[in-house]
Amino acid sequence: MIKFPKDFLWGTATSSYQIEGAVNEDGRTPSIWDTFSKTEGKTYNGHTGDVACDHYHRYKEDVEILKEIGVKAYRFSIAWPRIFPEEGKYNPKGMDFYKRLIDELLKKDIMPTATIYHWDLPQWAYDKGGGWLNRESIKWYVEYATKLFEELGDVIPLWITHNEPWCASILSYGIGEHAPGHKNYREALIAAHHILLSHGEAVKAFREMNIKGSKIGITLNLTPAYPASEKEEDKLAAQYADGFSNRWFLDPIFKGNYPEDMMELYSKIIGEFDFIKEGDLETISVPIDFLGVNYYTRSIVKYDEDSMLKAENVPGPGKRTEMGWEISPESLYDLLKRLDREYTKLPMYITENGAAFKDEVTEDGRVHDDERIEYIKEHLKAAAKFIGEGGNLKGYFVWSLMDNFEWAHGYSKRFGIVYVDYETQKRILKDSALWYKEVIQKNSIE
Ligand SMILES: CO[C@H](O)c1c[n+]2c([nH]1)[C@H](O)[C@@H](O)[C@H](O)[C@H]2CO
Repeated sequence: MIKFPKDFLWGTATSSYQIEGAVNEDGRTPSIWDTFSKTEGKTYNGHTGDVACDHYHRYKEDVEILKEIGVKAYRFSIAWPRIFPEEGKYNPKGMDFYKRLIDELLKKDIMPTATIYHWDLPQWAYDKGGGWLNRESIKWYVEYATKLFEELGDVIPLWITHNEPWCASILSYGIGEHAPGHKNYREALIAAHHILLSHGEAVKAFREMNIKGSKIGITLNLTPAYPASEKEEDKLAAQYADGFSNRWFLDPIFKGNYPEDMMELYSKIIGEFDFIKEGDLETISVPIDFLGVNYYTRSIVKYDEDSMLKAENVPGPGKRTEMGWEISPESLYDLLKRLDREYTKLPMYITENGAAFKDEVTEDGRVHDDERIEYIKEHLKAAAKFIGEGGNLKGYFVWSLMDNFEWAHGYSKRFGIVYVDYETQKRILKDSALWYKEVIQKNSIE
């Protein structure tokens, strides 16, 4: 049996656009994901977050489920377009939803953990110079974050400024798979810079407000990159893949500079880094209280002269999830050890880890998702090994509490430990939820 520390924070995670629905309710205006999902061909079968899991109306039932599972904390995100439906125009009715949600959580003794930005940028912000491409976005974001701190500050013990700046910039402005769907790498790096700057400015605002008992950090998606062979060129490919996925965000936050090798590589593609101003890196690297780590899989790369990153992914030997991601729990251990060795001794939380599998409701009305139990168990073993070696890992949030809108994949991919029948909005605790409940009760895994 593997025991976890006494105060280990067991949780689950969701995000606003993926579960709430009620996209036109109580003053909310469209986000870039409302626009993107309604654009022909952008999401699986044209799926949108219009209804999603109808969490906006069913939040009490969902908090009951959280209580039944026995989580200690629940990570959710706040929809910026509910709080500021127009530039500078605060919407108290939008804030009231989160106050109701938090009240329910606190009544059930569940710690609310809030992500300030999980990709649902207000459309009005995008309409003003491309959203994160516009340096003004920093000012808009700090106004939004400050209002959250004012209204919810001390009832949220863990504040996460951003979920995965890599996805909100590279995937969204560079690769084009996520909203707003641009395919311009210079724009991607500009967006990344402004998102990181907005993080730093929000942390400074948080510090000035001196919010007792609350901590602030950021969540990064980190994908360890391994060379396909011992060949020097494959090792170089892995170095660039690591810079692309990980160091471009870890270095400015923890070292106060962008990685030299990537600056050199990128300068050939995007030209001048004229969007980096005097003092920006000092702001981005202001001290934080914890690091959120989203881990799902690793990458294995070989050298490819023709690709921008000189790296081409090669499939790993492990089993895959429904997303096609290799299952590699040992890479989570490697990642945590590397973060501890090279970046930070601060408390870390695994703010997302989970998997999509082909879930179906069987005759007995249950969902026997043994593969998901296995996935979570193996990653918890990796986490426990790190903790056992003195690693400062303080908690683990399963992605996700419930099946939800999986971005460009719509509702075709199920990550939840709770099954959602989208026709009826019925929730069914999968076997993984019942297993996780026991893990939390015993604070250990077999
Ligand atoms: C490589 O996966 C990324 O780190 C990642 C995976 N995921 C995420 N980021 C997002 O934070 C969630 O909104 C997704 O629903 C979830 C599942 O796809």
